[in-house]
Amino acid sequence: MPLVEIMSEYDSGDDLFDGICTPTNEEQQPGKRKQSEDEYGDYDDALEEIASAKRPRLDSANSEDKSVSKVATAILAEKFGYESFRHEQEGAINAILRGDNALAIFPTGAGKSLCYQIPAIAFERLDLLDGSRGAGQHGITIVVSPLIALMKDQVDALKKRGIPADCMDSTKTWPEQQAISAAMRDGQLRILYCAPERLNNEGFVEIMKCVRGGVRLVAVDEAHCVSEWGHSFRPEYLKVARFVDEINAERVICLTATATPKVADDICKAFNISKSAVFRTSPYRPNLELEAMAVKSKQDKYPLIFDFLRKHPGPTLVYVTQQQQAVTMASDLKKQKFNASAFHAGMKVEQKTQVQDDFMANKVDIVVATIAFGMGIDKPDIRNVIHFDLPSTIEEYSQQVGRAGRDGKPSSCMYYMCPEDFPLRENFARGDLPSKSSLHSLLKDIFSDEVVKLREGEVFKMSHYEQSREFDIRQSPLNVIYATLELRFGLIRAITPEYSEYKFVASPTYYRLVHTDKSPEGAAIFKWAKKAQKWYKIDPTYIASSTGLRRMDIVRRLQQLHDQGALELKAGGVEPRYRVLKALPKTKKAIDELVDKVYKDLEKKEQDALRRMQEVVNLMTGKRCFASALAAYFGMDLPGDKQKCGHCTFCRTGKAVVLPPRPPEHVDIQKIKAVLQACDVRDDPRFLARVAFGIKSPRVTKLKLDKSPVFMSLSDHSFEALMREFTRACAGPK
Ligand SMILES: Nc1ncnc2c1ncn2[C@@H]1O[C@H](COP(=O)(O)OP(=O)(O)OP(=O)(O)O)[C@@H](O)[C@H]1O
Repeated sequence: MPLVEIMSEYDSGDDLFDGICTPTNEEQQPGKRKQSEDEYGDYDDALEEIASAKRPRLDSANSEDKSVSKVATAILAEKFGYESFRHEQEGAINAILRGDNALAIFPTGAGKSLCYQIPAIAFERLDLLDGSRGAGQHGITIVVSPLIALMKDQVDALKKRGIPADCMDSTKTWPEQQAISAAMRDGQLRILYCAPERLNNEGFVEIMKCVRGGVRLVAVDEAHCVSEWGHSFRPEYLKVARFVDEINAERVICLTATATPKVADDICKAFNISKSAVFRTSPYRPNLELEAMAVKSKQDKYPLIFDFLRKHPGPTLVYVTQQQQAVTMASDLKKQKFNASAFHAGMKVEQKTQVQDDFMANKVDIVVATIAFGMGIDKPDIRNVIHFDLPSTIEEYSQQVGRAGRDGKPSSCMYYMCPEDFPLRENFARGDLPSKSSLHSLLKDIFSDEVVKLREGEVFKMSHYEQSREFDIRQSPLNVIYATLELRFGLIRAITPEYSEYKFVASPTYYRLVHTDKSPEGAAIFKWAKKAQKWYKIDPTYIASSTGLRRMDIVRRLQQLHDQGALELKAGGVEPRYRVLKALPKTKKAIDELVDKVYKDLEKKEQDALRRMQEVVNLMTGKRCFASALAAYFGMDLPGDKQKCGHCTFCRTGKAVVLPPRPPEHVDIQKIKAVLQACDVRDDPRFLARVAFGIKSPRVTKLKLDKSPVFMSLSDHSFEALMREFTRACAGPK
């Protein structure tokens, strides 16, 4: 029975691997990262620094290329039942088996997984061929992927094919974790999947340094997240590069469906990949008709969509931005006698599974979905993809249209665009930038008097949840800020997080065990657990400090009791912990400087998001074939040096799509006054602008302003104009 977490799906791990295995000498950790000399270098420096640490190229697969190819092809047939490799798969696999680092940029569904699954199996065979390693010494492949649900599917599929694979995530029971560790120690496991958050677990990193036979390959899925230029930059990904280094992995393969030339460069830099080991498959799909039509208002889109669907039967995805929109649009379609269902992340798991299954089985024709739909969906005969709203980036557009026509048959992709699409997108793009004063208060809170007194190596805890609420900063930028302090400034390092709350319901076995459990941890649990009505509450940190026992042993005993059915344990309140790496900023000047630098980064991210949205519009309204513009964005041409696809809107009409002009800029002073009346905040113009524009934030929710009629009352205004007005209002008398 997996341990239930109260608050989040955070892949904490708590103490999962702590103390299982530690390297015994320096040689076992040759990849240890040196600290940056330049305290304030930018991410580029971080990328270079991580990549520059020398990684040994242990060319244990030093067989001839021919035998490498033979082994790979044999595994493809035996284990996966396919006759030949697709596109660039073979090149990428051979590079890996030769001992190189590689980057595979293949569109969705092109077969990236085999690029690491085949090497993971091939190492053993090649080792035996060249006699370089004995039994059990073949090491493992680690796959770092942010998509926990997909990892589980992949593990199940691999196990069915007789390939020893597993996945280390927070739903694993204690015995399951131990079984995985034992399999790694014995050299039995070939592939281990984990989420990037797992790499914050120090015990996990330690065990990976001394896995039997070593880590032969690290596969980094969704590798574009490592790049600031990528559409979904996740600073956590820079930790993957550091991890590869620290565990001294033999080689790396990075995989992504979408990488512009700049993003590819960043990935290569971070993971030390040479240009010759970049394998790219064109995203161009000759059977897709890329179309766009401009209309005046959102309302105008409905009859057009109904008409389109009548003329283009077949499985269809309609992408919208908001969850509520998915529900209303599905219901509108049903009223028009279409067989449609909604799909969004807010639905219950069973409902989502049902919609997916029905769509796969052709029991539902149309799914109206948010971005949440599509990952891992491999339906070959999707005939249409309709965009009701503006996609946030060209990458997102490309991935979503890429779900159509995988069977190679003609398929239509239509975007109905109008000026009303912009505020919604802008809302998302602007939601993450906190006000500068919020950032200032946050950094003062992180580097409090108590924390700055800590010496190098000492550890402190911070509640992201509390900080997000107190300083009005969303979780995602908060994570970016912490990662910046870690990776760019080298001040702190995230380590294994802890749960702050444990509670349990006791079963009769628990009471029987009270009298027989002689372990000090068991005795401490029985003594210190406090019963409320139904639940016992227990604080392992407090018990540890009062008894001298180790916190992790107490938590482990709790988990064992849970696994034995003696109690039903729930853990919650993930508390990230950080180790101090160097002297922390103490003075006002030092904090101010840090605030300036971090804020500049955050502002740039906002501008990037706005620019990316505009790029989608440019592609659709440009005087160029859509398919060739799309390929060019990813640094490629159409095949055979063609300039035109021949069937996109531009190719068919020879004219650019013209978007009706946005309404002229005006400021509704009455509405501005209404916002100022509804909320008495005068210390933060950005906050007021957000309320008026309709952007939620922790403070907006706390003050219940999202329920107020003024919320979103000025969403048709430009955000800059709102900022100007509210800055003036905040500066003047109340
Ligand atoms: N050489 C091949 N021959 C035939 N089928 C293949 C081959 N390689 C992969 N496939 C199949 O193609 C499908 C898609 O593969 P996979 O899931 O690896 O794609 P992907 O590139 O990872 O896509 P995504 O970006 O959606 O994760 C799978 O069913 C896989 O088994």
